[in-house]
Amino acid sequence: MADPTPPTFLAATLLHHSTPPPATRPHVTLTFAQSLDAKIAGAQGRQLILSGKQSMVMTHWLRTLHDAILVGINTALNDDPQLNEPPHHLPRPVVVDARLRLPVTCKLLRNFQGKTGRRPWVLCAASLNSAFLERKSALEAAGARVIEIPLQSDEQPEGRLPVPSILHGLRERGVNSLMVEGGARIIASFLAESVVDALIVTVAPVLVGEAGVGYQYPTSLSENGDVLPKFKAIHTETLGQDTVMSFASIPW
Ligand SMILES: NC(=O)C1=CN([C@@H]2O[C@H](COP(=O)(O)OP(=O)(O)OC[C@H]3O[C@@H](n4cnc5c(N)ncnc54)[C@H](O)[C@@H]3O)[C@@H](O)[C@H]2O)C=CC1
Ligand SMILES: Nc1nc(O)c(N)c(N[C@@H]2O[C@H](COP(=O)(O)O)[C@@H](O)[C@H]2O)n1
Repeated sequence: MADPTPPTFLAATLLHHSTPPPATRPHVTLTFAQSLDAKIAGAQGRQLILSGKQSMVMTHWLRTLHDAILVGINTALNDDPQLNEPPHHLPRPVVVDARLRLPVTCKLLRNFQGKTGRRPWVLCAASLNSAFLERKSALEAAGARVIEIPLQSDEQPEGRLPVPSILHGLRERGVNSLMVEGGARIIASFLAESVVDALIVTVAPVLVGEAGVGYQYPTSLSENGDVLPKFKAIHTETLGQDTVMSFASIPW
């Protein structure tokens, strides 16, 4: 990153710079890049580089400003991300991976082995299945810390971990600020639980089309059918060709 300091608007958006986190969860920043038609990936989930150089630098600054960065297992499998920005502060990579599908050859583990990334935490559901226990041993041998997240009820959809338990598990392990990068299902889950304190969206001036991947959000209307406001706008910045918008949650 060429600039010696982060873009100034980030400080106004990031709560964790000025207040302690709640007792049961970290401060949560949700951030992602989307097209004009609200797609975050291409057909069949193909990774798209939507952010231009300058907004990508902003995202990399954001990474350095959080204790940990979380992605869903599909993003880890599809994109094989690195989630770091050496030589700056290295955030803790966290993968939400209920059934332990993360490959031991992924870049997150290779970076940890090569000392260019911190030890990845892999959040899963408890299981006594022998194939699961073998995958757990292999991930731990490769350097991952595997953390079992308690399920809240038998109703939990298969493969999904409850967001409040994920956040509680991270907070009790010392994560005070969490950056959530995606993908689509993780974005939807975190928004649905109303646990997003800061939302930073990069909009790239492209149209992906209906085959692209967008995130779904459950309908939430007031009794008279109005859309309920969840965020207030904090700042809009043009970075290269992209528009970066930041929002703070409105307390209920
Ligand atoms: N444009 C951008 O900024 C970004 C785009 N992406 C894109 O997103 C796509 C992946 O998105 P998705 O397929 O939706 O996968 P995802 O990365 O959101 O992972 C979803 C999977 O995580 C597991 N999971 C466990 N607990 C969960 C919970 N509480 N909520 C949701 N998932 C939970 C489930 O197995 C679920 O299928 C990729 O194509 C990737 O390129 C990913 C990150 C950022
Ligand atoms: N900010 C942003 N803009 C895009 O255009 C993107 N495709 C993403 N994707 C996220 O970045 C991860 C890849 O990161 P590394 O450079 O490998 O560290 C990818 O997995 C998504 O989480 N983000």
